Amino acid sequence: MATKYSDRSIPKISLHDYETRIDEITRELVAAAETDGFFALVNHGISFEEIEEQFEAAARFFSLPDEVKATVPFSHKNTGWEKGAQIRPSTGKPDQKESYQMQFGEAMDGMWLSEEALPGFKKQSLGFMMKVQKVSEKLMVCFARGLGFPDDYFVKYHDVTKPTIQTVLRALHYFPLDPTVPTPEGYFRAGAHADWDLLTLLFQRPGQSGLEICPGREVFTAFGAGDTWTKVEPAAGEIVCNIGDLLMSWSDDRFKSTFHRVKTPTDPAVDYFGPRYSLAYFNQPNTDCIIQGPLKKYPVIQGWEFTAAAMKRNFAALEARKASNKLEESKVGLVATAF
Ligand SMILES: O=C(O)CCC(=O)C(=O)O
Ligand SMILES: [Fe+2]
Repeated sequence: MATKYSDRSIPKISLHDYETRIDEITRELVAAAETDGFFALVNHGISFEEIEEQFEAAARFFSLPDEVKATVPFSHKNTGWEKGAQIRPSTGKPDQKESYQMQFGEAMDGMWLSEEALPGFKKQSLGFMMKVQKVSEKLMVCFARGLGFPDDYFVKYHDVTKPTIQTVLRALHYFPLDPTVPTPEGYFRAGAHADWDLLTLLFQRPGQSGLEICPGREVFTAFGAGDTWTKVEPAAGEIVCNIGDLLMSWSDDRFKSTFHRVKTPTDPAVDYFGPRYSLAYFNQPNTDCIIQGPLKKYPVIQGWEFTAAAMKRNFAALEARKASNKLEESKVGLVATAF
């Protein structure tokens, strides 16, 4: 079935003069969260050069031999490297990509490559993560206000100085494809999914297109297959943000966690076939934090439980998919990642 597209755009929100404009910014963020679930941030304080530095670091990581990257393999702690191993319940097929997940806390013990293997990478990445954290915290204050919580409510439950923090920076690398060789049906660079964090901040590189979203939970079929999609073209220096399942539930479903995917290029006339690099920053709570929306729509749940439940749901959906697909498990290693 051909994909249906609508050429609506996502709201663009500027963070300039944050302190004096906070009420206006809050209104814009809340409106975006209640409708599209996606928005693009500009004037956020991270320069294009700083973003490029992290992309260059990520490219250095991915250019290492697989045997070296395999010394920091993806694990149940939601850190580390995988290649062609993430199967989305929406597709039942592995994403055509490799990714490396970094964290601030104890989950990252032993998961950095040595200085000899990748000089300066850890310092660069942690420095960049801290800059993205600061932008995230500005958004958290606004969303807390929007929901009638104290200003520091979300910030204190996403405290990256505590070892219990689950926040992730995921570097992604989608492989270049040969336009003359058609990709078999059903494969995506990243299959349709909603993120299950509080809030995702995504960095893309100009020209490396492919991201598509299904705004505002308009989706009516499971995992977004067959609905109307909107392309989000990369723009230099912009951060594309989306609400995750955690903030949807923490807001009693007022803010929308939206399905998105990265399409496999199929049409040489319009699609980009080169390599795509992206950086996704997933704001995840401290394991011991207490989660409940202002209307108490859902029972109280702790930070670690929310993550565990999300992983379990993904596994269950994957199992159902495998049963209906008769997926050949022997051909690929199964990995459930957190996003
Ligand atoms: O690479 C992208 O643009 C999207 C990645 C993504 O959605 C994810 O990793 O959750
Ligand atoms: Fe995502």
